[in-house]
Amino acid sequence: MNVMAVGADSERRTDHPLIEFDHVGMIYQGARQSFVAVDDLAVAVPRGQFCCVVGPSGCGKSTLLNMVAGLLEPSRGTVRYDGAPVQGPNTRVGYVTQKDNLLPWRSVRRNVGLPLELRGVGKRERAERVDQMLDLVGLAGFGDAYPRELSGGMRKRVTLARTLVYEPEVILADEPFGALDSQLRTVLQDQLVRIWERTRATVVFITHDLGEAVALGDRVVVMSSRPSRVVLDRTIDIPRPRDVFSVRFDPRFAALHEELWAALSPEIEGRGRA
Ligand SMILES: Nc1ncnc2c1ncn2[C@@H]1O[C@H](COP(=O)(O)OP(=O)(O)OP(=O)(O)O)[C@@H](O)[C@H]1O
Repeated sequence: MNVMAVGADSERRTDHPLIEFDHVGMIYQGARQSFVAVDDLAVAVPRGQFCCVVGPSGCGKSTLLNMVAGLLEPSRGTVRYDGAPVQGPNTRVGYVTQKDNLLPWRSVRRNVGLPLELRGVGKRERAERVDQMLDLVGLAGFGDAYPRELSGGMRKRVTLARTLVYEPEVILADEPFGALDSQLRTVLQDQLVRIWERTRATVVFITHDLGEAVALGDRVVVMSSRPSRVVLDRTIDIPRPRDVFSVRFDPRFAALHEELWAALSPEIEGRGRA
């Protein structure tokens, strides 16, 4: 397998962004003709940042995550990870994809434990960490169930647990809470923020929910409709530690939400541009 070459020295370098889209473009071949999905995107995500990305459906958000994960090569420009161009699967990132890709023949416990198994973590520690994670995502008691026995939202939570369990340095999350009801969503947002405040992983988090982006992020990048570019790049200056339950009552929350909506709404099909 073509595994990304990132040397030990680069682990210590902190003078460059951990993730960098350097004038990246993506052209896809459609049924009849090719089209530009992403146009000249220049965004850098520093180490330890919680960066949320919002944008209209189909603007290329998943495409960007796939590039960081090394599953897709840009048509133009370069995607750099820790200073080096991404070439092939990037094993340093944990990816919560939009579709869950759980292994149907493994129980929930053995799905969540898989990344630890691959890293040679012993059975006992593995069991402890998996149980702790299942508890965090509200699935204690479902460890012996199989993916086919779970609802869509539960499968999504198993996928999240499988990524968080090994504490990767980067978490790429593609609408991880999209399928959940609003109460559970808030609980999981809260868990994620707590885990993040402890580990300070770098997070690129895609969501359609502006409130979620403001509640969770250090920064929100708003993308345009296709061919996509950045229409707003906003620092979220609400202090941490944040409580996702009460952050919505912070006066800055409403102002930021409004500013993001003003940038995003003209990009949504059917609303027309101002
Ligand atoms: N492999 C592919 N071949 C052709 N077109 C593709 C391919 N993958 C994605 N596209 C198209 O590129 C555009 C961007 O897709 P992408 O999934 O990145 O968007 P997105 O912003 O994540 O969408 P959503 O918010 O709906 O999940 C879409 O129009 C999609 O149909």
